[in-house]
Amino acid sequence: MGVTKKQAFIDLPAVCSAGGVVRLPGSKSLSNRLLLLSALSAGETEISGLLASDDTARMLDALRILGVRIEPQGVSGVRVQGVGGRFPVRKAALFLGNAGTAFRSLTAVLALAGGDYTLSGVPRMHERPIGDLVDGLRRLGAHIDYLGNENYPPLAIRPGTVRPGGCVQIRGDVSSQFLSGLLMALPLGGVETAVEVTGELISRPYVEMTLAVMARFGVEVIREGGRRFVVPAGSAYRSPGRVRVEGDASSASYFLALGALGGGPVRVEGVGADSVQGDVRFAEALAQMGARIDVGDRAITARAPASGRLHGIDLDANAIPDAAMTLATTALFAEGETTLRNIASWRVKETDRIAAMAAELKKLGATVDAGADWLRIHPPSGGLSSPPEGVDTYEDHRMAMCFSLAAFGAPVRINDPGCVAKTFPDYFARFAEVTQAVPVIAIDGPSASGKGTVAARVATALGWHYLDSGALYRLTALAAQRAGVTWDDEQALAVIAARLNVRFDSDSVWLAGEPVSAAIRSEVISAGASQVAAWPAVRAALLFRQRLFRRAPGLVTDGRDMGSVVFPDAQTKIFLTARVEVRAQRRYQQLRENGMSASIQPILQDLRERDERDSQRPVAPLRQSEEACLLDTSDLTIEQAVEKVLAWHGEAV
Ligand SMILES: Nc1ncnc2c1ncn2[C@@H]1O[C@H](COP(=O)(O)OP(=O)(O)O)[C@@H](O)[C@H]1O
Ligand SMILES: Nc1ccn([C@H]2C[C@H](O)[C@@H](COP(=O)(O)OP(=O)(O)O)O2)c(=O)n1
Repeated sequence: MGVTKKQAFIDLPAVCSAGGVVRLPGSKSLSNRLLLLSALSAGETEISGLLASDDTARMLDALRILGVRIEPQGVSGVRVQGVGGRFPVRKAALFLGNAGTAFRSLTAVLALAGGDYTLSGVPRMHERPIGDLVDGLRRLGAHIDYLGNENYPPLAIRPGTVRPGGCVQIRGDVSSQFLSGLLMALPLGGVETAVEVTGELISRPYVEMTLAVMARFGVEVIREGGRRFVVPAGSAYRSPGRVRVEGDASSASYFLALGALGGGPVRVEGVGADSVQGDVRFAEALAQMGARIDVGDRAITARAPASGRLHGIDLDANAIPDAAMTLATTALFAEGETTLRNIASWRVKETDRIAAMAAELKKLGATVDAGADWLRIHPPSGGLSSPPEGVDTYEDHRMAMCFSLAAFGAPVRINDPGCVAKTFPDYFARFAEVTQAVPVIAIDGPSASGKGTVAARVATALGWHYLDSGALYRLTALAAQRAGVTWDDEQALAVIAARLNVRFDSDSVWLAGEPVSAAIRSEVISAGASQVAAWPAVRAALLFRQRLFRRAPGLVTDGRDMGSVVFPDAQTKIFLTARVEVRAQRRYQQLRENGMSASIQPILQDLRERDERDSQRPVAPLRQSEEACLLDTSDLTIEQAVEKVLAWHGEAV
């Protein structure tokens, strides 16, 4: 279940459990810090376990443009030839996408580098403030101009008379990346310089990470209390030779939450107790919600509470700003409300994450309250509702990954899933590996072969849900007829299909509140259904609607493309057919039993035409797929056909 960057959406099936092992991708924050300091060092550094993602690609591109030699090494490693504090290229234009870590740290480093540089990013990057960092750097003598709006990127840096030394003040309450960037840049000045944080220092663990990485490269920053940091005279980066990037603790949060929600155990490998990343403390927050957590040196395991259900918490999430987003969607399944406090930094990330999170949680049925720096989530009382238009992700990788957890309550459509490439390109494939989707038995075949009859009985035998997908095409044909839309008007039909107001109960189908079980079975509507079903836009409009029927404990469904298109991951796929004469006879009898007049020949003729049309159409044609078991019911009773399906299903599980 990989995604491409341009993919409009991904539909996640409802998930019933989760368990397994995930080897984490490298930490984004560490990857970019290690790349930068390796580049600035004297000597060569081999970095292994580097994250391959958009954000690290932006840093690699920038360093290469600045004249740093970087060669790939093995699957996820690089060898960096350090430049000893002076980039060979003195004039360059750098594009940094939406990579905040790269943008802030390079701004600081280049401001002290003595060249002509411009730094720009995607439009959202130009809405993320950087004024406090620029102010701090200007106080050191750097020449930095705003090329767009005051206090925001893009920036132009010119050689200035840099006067490091003394004490620089920097605000700590907008982004800790300002302080991190400044600290990483100061050893280039060569003299003792102190940095004093004004305002609260948010996301402190990221600063600790910066200090730990600097120490690894030979620069020991002296702390004086919690707010003053001194970079000693004569500091210079020296390569440690080899460094390994830890697994990404923020990325771990999704899988730990999966373990806590889906039974578990889910074990994430690559981070643990000895991690320098603040987001490992996400595991503590999950434990507060009741999850059973084991933290080893380099792995963390999460399981659901013994009671089965998590409970809401009230948390100051300042230390884990990124991973805390995962708590917001985990809270959908907890008992009671969850409040996340002290998260003002969410507003200046890839998007305004407080607003985005609130809007999308509401779409799922949660009640959400939000303030300038807090968010409160009351889980939906009647179970999750999945919006047919999908969950929006705001070009924010974490929104996409967080909302995958909603699949515990219902199938969920995630729009623009390719945005995960920022930090975790194969996230959805890994998600599929550790989650068990609600099982599906997909029965496809031609008209009157007995699919519906057999599928409904199999569903009853297993206690599963049943979807007669043909009924949705029939309902579309009927609704169109009633609205005066012809069956050849693809776009108008697609609108009708998308807005169908239908309800299925145990033995009736309702359209806009009216019982239509008999009306949709008439021969006229049968012919209309076959016509409307040939339009790609109609099929697209009905796709997610069909997938929404996949609810625990399982789904039995019949149609033409259940196994090939709608539920390609169905555990059991059956192609159910019968000779056309047998099918005509069955349809004839069915119509007679329902009190309709009928004769065999026209039915036979009609079946042949429909077989032809359903199997020749370019989209989702009726065809036996390779994985489907062939079941010819010509000489079987209904009971025998049902038994056969149940037996195949028994073999599949
Ligand atoms: N062996 C059999 N398997 C399935 N249906 C059968 C069988 N023999 C007779 N029938 C009858 O065939 C008719 C058509 O079945 P239906 O489920 O409506 O087909 P479909 O959904 O494939 O169009 C029903 O009246 C059903 O009772
Ligand atoms: N998954 C599906 C289900 C039905 N269709 C089409 C094929 C048929 O012409 C109509 C009606 O389907 P239905 O299964 O109710 O029809 P029959 O009972 O087989 O005659 O819809 C489809 O294209 N794809």
